[in-house]
Amino acid sequence: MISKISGWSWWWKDGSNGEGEVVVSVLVAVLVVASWYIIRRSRRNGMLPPGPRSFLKLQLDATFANRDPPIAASVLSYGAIDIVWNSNNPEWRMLRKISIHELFSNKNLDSCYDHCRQEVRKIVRDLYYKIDAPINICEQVFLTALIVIMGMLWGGKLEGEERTSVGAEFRQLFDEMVELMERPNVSDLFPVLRWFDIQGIERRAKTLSGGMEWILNSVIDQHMKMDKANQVHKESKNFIKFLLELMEQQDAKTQMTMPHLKALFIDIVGAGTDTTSTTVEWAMTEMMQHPQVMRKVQEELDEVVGMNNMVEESHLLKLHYVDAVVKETLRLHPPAPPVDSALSQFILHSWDPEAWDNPLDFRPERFLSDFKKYDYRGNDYNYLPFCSGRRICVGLTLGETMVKFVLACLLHSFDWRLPEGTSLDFTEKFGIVLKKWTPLVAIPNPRLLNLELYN
Ligand code: HEM
Repeated sequence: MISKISGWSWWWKDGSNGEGEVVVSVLVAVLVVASWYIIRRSRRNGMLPPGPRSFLKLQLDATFANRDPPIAASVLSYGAIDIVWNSNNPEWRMLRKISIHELFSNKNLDSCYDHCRQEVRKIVRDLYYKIDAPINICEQVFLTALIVIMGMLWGGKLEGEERTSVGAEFRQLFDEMVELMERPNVSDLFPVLRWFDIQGIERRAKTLSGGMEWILNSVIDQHMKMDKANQVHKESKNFIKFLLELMEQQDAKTQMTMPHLKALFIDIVGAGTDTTSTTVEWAMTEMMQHPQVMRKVQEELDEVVGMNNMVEESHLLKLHYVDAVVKETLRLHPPAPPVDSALSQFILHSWDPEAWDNPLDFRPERFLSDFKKYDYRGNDYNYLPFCSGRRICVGLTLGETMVKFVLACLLHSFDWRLPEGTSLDFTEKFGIVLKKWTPLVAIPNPRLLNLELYN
């Protein structure tokens, strides 16, 4: 299937030159149309109380309060019919319900954890054979998260070269989609300008959306063919199969359509990959800055897992210090600050000296003494890394488990050091996901005595 997918990147790569000329030539037209628009609107709105012309009204309020998607996000999410950009309406409730009860059901999660374990083992094996090679941690974890999440959605497994090439191409496509959504667009502020698409953002979003559509169609076609040929395992309850069946039922209550299915797919992959990989990357960065924390994590791993075993999912519940490290990482570096007004509250509370002792210090111990007080469910307003209430992350359990599992495996199997002549950088890159400005690159050193374990 992937041979079909590979090489699709020509689809969405184009130049965005010539924007300057467009701006000049379009400006005159904008002024003419804007004047006409203002006159027309002011006549039509004659009954409204006085206020700024709607042409000039900044739409920031709506963006933050109601989750009105920017134009790029709307194009990339089939008109905001997805979970992330949809408002609180029956469509959004349907998608959330399906995600929570079907996609993230306990049975599906169990097979995801199993898949995650296999993928992390592959990474451990690869790293073992790349002795002394500097590793981009975020890239490695991104690939793991992508493969696990795609496996959950699609039911297939990627192997060999396809695994890496699909990972790289997906990453490139997602990075550009996110970058486009983050780019300030004058048409978002002045809707009357949308028609002109002065910066070419909408045009580019449509091209990227076409590229994504092409991949999704390949995945769905492939799935349908396998299903017809009875090649899909009867027991496997992959999500695409479930959604396709739901669409066939034509249930008036659900009204699931193909664009819903695709928008959901993009949401889940998009929301689950960068968040997970960025969290692991920040945790590793903090631990390299605080070697005593890394040592303590490894001591716990040696005690709970032992030097003659590999980390299993069953160990995670006993790894209290690893849990505290992840919590502290998410307090200082929340990868997905909520889009709405909870954003400012969360950021402020995370760094509020009244809520936390020395809030800027990386000190996982603070979560050990009072570990029941702060969970991820959004019960304490000082701590909301997965948001809370109706917008709480639907992938919380999977995200939490993947982060802990990957981190535990990386630290149980290897010691880590920075490449000669480099130093740690803590600069943040603000955006939809709060990433590191400079990726963490580190060199692993095997630490298990039984070398057979690496195979
Ligand atoms: C460390 C990992 C993760 C963190 C910290 C995280 C955090 C968050 C936060 C804060 C939100 C709310 C954003 C907002 O209000 O705009 C959110 C929403 C969401 N997350 Fe996660 N997430 C993580 C992993 C995942 C994973 C693994 C998945 C799926 C596989 C996922 C899927 C989603 C989706 C679909 C939403 C949108 C929910 C809605 O708007 O109703 N997340 N996440």
